[in-house]
Amino acid sequence: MAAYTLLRRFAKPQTISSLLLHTTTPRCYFTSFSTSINSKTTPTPTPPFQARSLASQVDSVSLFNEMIVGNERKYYMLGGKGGVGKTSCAASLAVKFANNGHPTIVVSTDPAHSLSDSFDQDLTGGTLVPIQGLNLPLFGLEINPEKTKEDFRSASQENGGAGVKDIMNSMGLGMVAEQLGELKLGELLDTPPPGLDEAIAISKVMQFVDSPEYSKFTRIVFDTAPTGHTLRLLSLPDFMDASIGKIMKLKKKIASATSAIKSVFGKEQTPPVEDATNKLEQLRERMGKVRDLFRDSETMEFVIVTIPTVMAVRESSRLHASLKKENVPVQRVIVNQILPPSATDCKFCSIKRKDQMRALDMIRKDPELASLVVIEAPLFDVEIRGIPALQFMGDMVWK
Ligand SMILES: Nc1ncnc2c1ncn2[C@@H]1O[C@H](COP(=O)(O)OP(=O)(O)OP(=O)(O)O)[C@@H](O)[C@H]1O
Repeated sequence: MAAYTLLRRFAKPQTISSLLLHTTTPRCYFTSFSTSINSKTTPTPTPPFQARSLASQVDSVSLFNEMIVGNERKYYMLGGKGGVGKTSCAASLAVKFANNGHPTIVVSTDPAHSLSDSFDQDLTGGTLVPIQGLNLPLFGLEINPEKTKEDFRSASQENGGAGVKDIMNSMGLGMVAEQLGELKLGELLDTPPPGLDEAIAISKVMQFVDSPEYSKFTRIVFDTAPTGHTLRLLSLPDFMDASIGKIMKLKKKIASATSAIKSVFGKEQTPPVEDATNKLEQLRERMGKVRDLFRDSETMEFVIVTIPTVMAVRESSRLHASLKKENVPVQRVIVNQILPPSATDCKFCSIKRKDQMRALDMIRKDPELASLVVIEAPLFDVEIRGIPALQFMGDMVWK
């Protein structure tokens, strides 16, 4: 039986207000969203479990107020091991930003999206969708890497892929055609290296956020794929730079081949080879912007999300080491799904809590994580789904 189910069986959920009134009562409880909703009370903003900083010297950084200061655009990227609550934390942060007056976009770059499920509304389709039920400038976007890749692939096939190669061969420009073949342009797009999906997705996001149409958005929250994908994403800009760089080196040759074709076919029928290379150049530029964005501590923060288990803490430690290596700014780690102090009548809960406290202690002592501000987020008694639940979670986590 799942631990969660066991907990539901043994625990006695209480309202937030009763928790605040009886915090010393020796019994088993955990943070009840359902009771709060059922009693039709507004979630109490003051939670029973204070988010604590384990690094006292940077206590002030943990304040949510710091995250809402200023109207210049800031990016928050939430990432971590699969299933730890990245989407819930990202969605609740976006809701809280919007509630605090920031026009906000929450973007999922995880090919296995769950943003729609988290908001309990359809955010698919690859475009910005206004989040219903808040009456605030909050938009969701589930990037559709397959569609983006397909767009690019068909454009390059129409303009500069195999069609161009055939024409060049027929023109006796075999050498350039060979070089085009060597570029494996089609292969790059048909069998992309791991992580290309996300890189394209992020470059698509850059397109959105660069456009003046979207300049009003002051907070962009990314819900990323699990650690492995995200790490590949972080190293991808350099990889892409090398791959596309190879193509770019041939730009001149392609351009001269184009003019040779032009002289035979005339301008109208010229396969627009340069279009394809320009698209690659744009992709490379956007990739460069992503790389710069990752490293700018003024505008970007990566928030690690984890749960209090040894395995998750170890993975978070490795994640932070990799992020540091890539110079990605990190200040906070959210430890999600923490059981509140247990009581004598729930053995399972007290054992589980002790186990979690050991994992929290690991964070304190971990050379990679000890310097981060730790935000402790409680385990709620129901799944976090829909606006009221996200608002509730936001008030608990982001303080
Ligand atoms: N603090 C919490 N208390 C109770 N349930 C939670 C909590 N945080 C997350 N959940 C639930 O756990 C499940 C997984 O959460 P979520 O989708 O946010 O994780 P994720 O890390 O984004 O997952 P994935 O790696 O699959 O994208 C969801 O059903 C969510 O409602």
